[in-house]
Amino acid sequence: MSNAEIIQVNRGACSRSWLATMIVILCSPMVGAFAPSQCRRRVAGRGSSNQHFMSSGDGSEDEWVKALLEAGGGTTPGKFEEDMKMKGLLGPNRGKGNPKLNANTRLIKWLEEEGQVYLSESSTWGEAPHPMAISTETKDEITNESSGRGLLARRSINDGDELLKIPMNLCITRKSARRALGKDALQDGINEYLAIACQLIHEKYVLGDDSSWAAYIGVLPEVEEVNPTFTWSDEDLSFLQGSPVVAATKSLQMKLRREYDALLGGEDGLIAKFPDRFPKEHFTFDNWVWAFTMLFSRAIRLRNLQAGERLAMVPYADLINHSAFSQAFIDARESGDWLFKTGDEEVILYADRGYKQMEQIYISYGQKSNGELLLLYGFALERNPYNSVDVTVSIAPRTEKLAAENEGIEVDPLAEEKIEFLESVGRGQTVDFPCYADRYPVEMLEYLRLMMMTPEDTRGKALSEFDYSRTISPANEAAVLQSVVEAVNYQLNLYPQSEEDDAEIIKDKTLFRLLNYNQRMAVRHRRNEKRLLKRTLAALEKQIRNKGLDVDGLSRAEGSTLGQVLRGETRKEKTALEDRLEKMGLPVDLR
Ligand SMILES: C[S@@+](CC[C@H](N)C(=O)[O-])C[C@H]1O[C@@H](n2cnc3c(N)ncnc32)[C@H](O)[C@@H]1O
Repeated sequence: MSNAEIIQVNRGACSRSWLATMIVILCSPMVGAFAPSQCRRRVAGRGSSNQHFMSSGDGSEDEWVKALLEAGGGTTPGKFEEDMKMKGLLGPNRGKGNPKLNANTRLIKWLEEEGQVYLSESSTWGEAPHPMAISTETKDEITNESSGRGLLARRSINDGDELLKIPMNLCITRKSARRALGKDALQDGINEYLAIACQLIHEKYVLGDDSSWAAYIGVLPEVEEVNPTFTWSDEDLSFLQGSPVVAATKSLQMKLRREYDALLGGEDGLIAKFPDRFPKEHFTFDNWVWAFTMLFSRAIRLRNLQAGERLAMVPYADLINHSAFSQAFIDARESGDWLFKTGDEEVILYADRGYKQMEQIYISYGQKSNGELLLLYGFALERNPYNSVDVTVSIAPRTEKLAAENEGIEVDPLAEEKIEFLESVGRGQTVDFPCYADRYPVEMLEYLRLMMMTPEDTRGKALSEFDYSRTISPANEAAVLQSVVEAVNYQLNLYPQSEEDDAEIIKDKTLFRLLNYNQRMAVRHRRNEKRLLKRTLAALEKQIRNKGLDVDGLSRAEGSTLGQVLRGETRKEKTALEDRLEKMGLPVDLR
């Protein structure tokens, strides 16, 4: 599950270094994953966008909520569950008929028995009652779409309270995978995603009920309950036409296939080499996709382990849903108290604020755009302060060669120097930048300022001598902003439907419900992307006016600048979204 990306630019003293030193910090690993401590930032307007509902056995959701409230914080041992039974809210046969409830119960029992995890609602000597309860069905209050299981406050919780402690030995990691499947098969240094994917398949499909992790595997959802875009059919994906998510999805699909073939398939693959441990009927591509759906949507990158950073599937902790406004974070620490450290490690979560009884507890998977959320977690948020749309900015430096090959192209005397400069700072001629509703990255402006330089701007100085974080000249700035307008307009024109068309589709509730979950997500998503781009355009136009850059003669983006903004289809590099995925530690090059 994870993360907000903070783009930091270390400008340093030398202006040449600005592009090269752009660092994208992926703050959370639920590969999403949970935001680590360095991502803890105060975010204004904190609040939760989701609403919980306890799942009904044969009782309605409302009855569940009422029953939980009446359980009164669970001061008496067993009262919470007893109240459920008395009200007949666990369904026929005291809840045994509800597989999700049974799976929850099994998970809790396993955590208590195997990990001595204290999950009781009663207070015992030295231990406060456990503060959370599993809700089998939560819903987004704006869209009313299901968000699966979630964790609720069973009693009121204070800011800073410890919410859970899970011992590391109950987590699935590369280490546990190598232990389960053999160090000869999963060799030293194997990528963590690949190793854990193999163990997930092994535990769920090969061992099944005999797995020591069966209770945990039992609460893991199926692909159809998560629906990240890389599992969508082409038909569903066609609803996202125009969105940058499509390219990233296709790319991820190819990558997953390639990884599967390389590790498991072929003569040298694990299936051929170790058929007993990697039976081909279980190590199928479909099961591989399930394993990666789990990894991308719920693996947590723990940063504080003694051995360094590690990816882990953490039972129970991964039942927490995402809020872009939460500041809660998960990490590991050595277990024991200040007096007596055991040397073992555990995963820990603290409350980021006070919670009232029955409120849903959220963490942040990081400052993720809706595109990233949809691609990796299968949902997008209607209110997401970190939402952005990647816009492609592509400049053709008009070299002598280009001019010779294309009639009517005027040579840019700085073209060769621009290419050389870009290469020296590790940038190509086509770059994707995320545009936010109220801002666009400084790096994009810097890039465009360079590309729009003319001999009038340089006056004989080398391109490397300029500070591109500042306006170069009014004419250069006008060209830059105009080219952003053009790039945003270009992106907007890629969508076959207008924002208004989408709004109509969403408004007709009966028809909208006829679409499947993926298609509904797609329509909302493409509409929100268009809204965001339109707001960017409005902000740009205002900026151009406010800076007095809209006067004739200054606006020279088209034609009079010697570099020309090209269209996105010539893109050769990874999209910004893919780039961010890569930096999350995904196994290999996507293409
Ligand atoms: C780490 S799991 C959280 C527990 C999960 N709901 C479950 O049933 O196991 C992440 C998944 O939960 C769902 N989810 C988390 N936060 C959500 C949100 N704010 N809105 C909708 N779905 C959400 C998505 O399916 C996501 O892939």
